[in-house]
Amino acid sequence: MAVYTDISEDDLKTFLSAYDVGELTSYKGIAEGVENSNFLLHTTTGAFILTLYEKRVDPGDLPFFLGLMQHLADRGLNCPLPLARTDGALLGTLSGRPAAMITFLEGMWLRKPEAAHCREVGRALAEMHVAGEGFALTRENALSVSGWRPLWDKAKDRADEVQPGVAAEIAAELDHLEANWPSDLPAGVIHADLFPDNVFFLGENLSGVIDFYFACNDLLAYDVSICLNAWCFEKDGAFNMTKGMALLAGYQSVRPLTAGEIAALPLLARGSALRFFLTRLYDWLTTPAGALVVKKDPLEYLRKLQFHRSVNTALEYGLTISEPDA
Ligand SMILES: Nc1ncnc2c1ncn2[C@@H]1O[C@H](COP(=O)(O)OP(=O)(O)O)[C@@H](O)[C@H]1O
Ligand SMILES: N[C@@H](CCOP(=O)(O)O)C(=O)O
Repeated sequence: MAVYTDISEDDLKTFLSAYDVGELTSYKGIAEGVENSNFLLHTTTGAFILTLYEKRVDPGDLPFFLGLMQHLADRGLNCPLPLARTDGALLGTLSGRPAAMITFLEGMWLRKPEAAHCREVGRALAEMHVAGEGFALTRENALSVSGWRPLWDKAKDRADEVQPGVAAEIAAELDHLEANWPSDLPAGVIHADLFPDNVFFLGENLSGVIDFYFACNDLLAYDVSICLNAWCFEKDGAFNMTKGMALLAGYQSVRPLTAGEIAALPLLARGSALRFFLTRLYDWLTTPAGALVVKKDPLEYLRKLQFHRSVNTALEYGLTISEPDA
């Protein structure tokens, strides 16, 4: 459960008095997520999500995240909308944290996504990339190639605690990625964390995308590689090419990948596997024992990284060259 900061009923009622949402009828911490503290609120006017922004969120980035949700929703993407307070502000303070209210999205995230879901996710990712064009604000990706070494430096001395030999392997990988990372591929607004727990389905249909708190400007194909990592591996660690094919076909039905993006995909997938390995490793080593959060296994991402090192071309992910849907 990700609730790092507790809230008292009195403080919550004072916080809510700045919004036009009626009277509080119930609230509870949400047993999902790892980054921020989230609460499901019911008031006399409906259900809402209250988020208290925690350690990895720079308050200066909140206008980007909240503005992006508005921009994407205006362009037809189903994502939460931030609620404005009666004074017009989108942000308040609760329990000493920056806090926002967002609309509640119906749907469930899938514990066992199938290839058909991967296709929907690929399509939604491309739709988001297209809809992100024209968003006025920008945010550098703090967790792209230039951010990995500082993170690694904080964790490397204890990395072998999770598995002997990891420190040397990651040091070599980081050198390779820093030396070969592409910079000339199409860029735009990316979600940067489109994992199954951030995509809701109602039945077979994708009903919404949440959690834009890693969103930033970066290479669009890097976002595709994040989804390959997050959606197309089985629990036993095997890459599922049918899912990869579906995800890439869904993406290309909206936005065909360029030749340069296709060529770079195995390297980008190594990079995105390293990125999630590093944040998970750091959290694994630093999250206090009593925190109400389920820590994620860094080694899952080491194994994915090792798989991508064996990939020569994007055809091994199931890539087919397809035309946009009519
Ligand atoms: N707008 C929303 N509508 C419905 N549920 C939501 C919404 N936002 C968050 N949640 C719930 O809260 C959980 C954690 O949210 P998330 O934004 O992923 O947190 P974190 O940033 O801490 O990872 C989600 O898995 C979901 O159950
Ligand atoms: N998706 C990341 C962790 C961030 O998770 P979220 O709950 O904010 O989506 C991982 O799996 O390491």
